[in-house]
Amino acid sequence: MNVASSDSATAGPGEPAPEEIAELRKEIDYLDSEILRLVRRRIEVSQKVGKARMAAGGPRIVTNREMAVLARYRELGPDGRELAMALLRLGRGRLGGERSE
Ligand SMILES: C=C(O[C@@H]1C=C(C(=O)O)C=C[C@H]1O)C(=O)O
Repeated sequence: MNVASSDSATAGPGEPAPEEIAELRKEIDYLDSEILRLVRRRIEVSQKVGKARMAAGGPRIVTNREMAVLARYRELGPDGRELAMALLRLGRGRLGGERSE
């Protein structure tokens, strides 16, 4: 049964009732806003560290740190890897020589 298109249907055992669905969707919206806030902060912090390191003559990328980030998201499987890669790319921004396409 598709809860998204049958709000008037009776919820089965263990399934959230329509009013619970509305509450759960509010929670999803809240979680997305928090995730975005945290991702924006992560970008800020990552760029700050990157700029300081490069200003001191250090490398653009620190491979062992990036490997540790990838390992952290491994529990989410291949999508976790993509998520970690996207976070690393976002942190590099223009520092990473990313093209604006
Ligand atoms: C933030 C840093 O700079 C870069 C960005 C990283 C990140 O976003 O997690 C990790 C390693 C570095 O390539 C760092 O060196 O810790």
